[in-house]
Amino acid sequence: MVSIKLDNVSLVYKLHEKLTLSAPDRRINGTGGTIQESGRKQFVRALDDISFELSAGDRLGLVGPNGAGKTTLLKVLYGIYEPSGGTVAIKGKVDALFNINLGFRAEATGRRNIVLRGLINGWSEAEIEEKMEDIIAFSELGDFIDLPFKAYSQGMAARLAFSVATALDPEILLMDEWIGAGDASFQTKAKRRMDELAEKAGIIILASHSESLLNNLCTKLLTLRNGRKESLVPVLSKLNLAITSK
Ligand SMILES: Nc1ncnc2c1ncn2[C@@H]1O[C@H](COP(=O)(O)OP(=O)(O)OP(=O)(O)O)[C@@H](O)[C@H]1O
Repeated sequence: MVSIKLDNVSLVYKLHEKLTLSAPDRRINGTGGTIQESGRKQFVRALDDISFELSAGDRLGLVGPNGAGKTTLLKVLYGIYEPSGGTVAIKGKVDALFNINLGFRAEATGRRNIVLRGLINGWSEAEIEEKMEDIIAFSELGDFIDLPFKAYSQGMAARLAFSVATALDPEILLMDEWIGAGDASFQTKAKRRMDELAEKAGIIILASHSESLLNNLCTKLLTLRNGRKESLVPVLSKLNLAITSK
């Protein structure tokens, strides 16, 4: 059974050059994490005391202003960064879609990129072969699948990336902002596929600036601000719909 449990997680980035900053009492508390100094060292505290638990079927939306810590949290969950404090316990295989273009070869066709992505994900050639037509059909790229990836628009690239990433039922899927690049009809399809993935007892975590997108796609919303957890609430839109339709 998949699960994620974070207890009091913090993440501190060390700044390697010594920078001249305003005196602490003259600093303006703006967007982003907290800038800290200790002796000659300077840090940005990007996550501060974050705790939450997710279980099979949860779809968590991450919201918050620029620099709130959304991407950093996804990177901690993916294991790119070790937390500076606290613990992360994850059961299940984690896949991530952080950047549409990451891992795609610009010169290779969409079809070839599906093969390359599949191999990177550890799929066998037979699994890739078996899934190929489904992935192409879901992306709705038509003849563009045989054009080089560099000829795709951002939304077309997002369609291909999403279709590949969700083709083999990932247990835990982390996604950054990019899903908003897909058009409305693709977002509807993406939602349906995410529903199916979550029903197969997966966990999905998705960061976005669009609260309406997250309300539509997710079951819970975690709001971060200056690296801290401001709130974690269930998404009520479906509940409201059910109440108002009676
Ligand atoms: N490599 C780094 N070195 C130092 N500070 C960093 C580094 N990467 C991110 N930060 C800081 O960590 C904080 C959180 O950044 P993060 O990218 O996680 O925010 P975000 O919520 O994803 O923002 P956005 O909505 O703008 O994408 C910010 O204050 C940022 O300046």
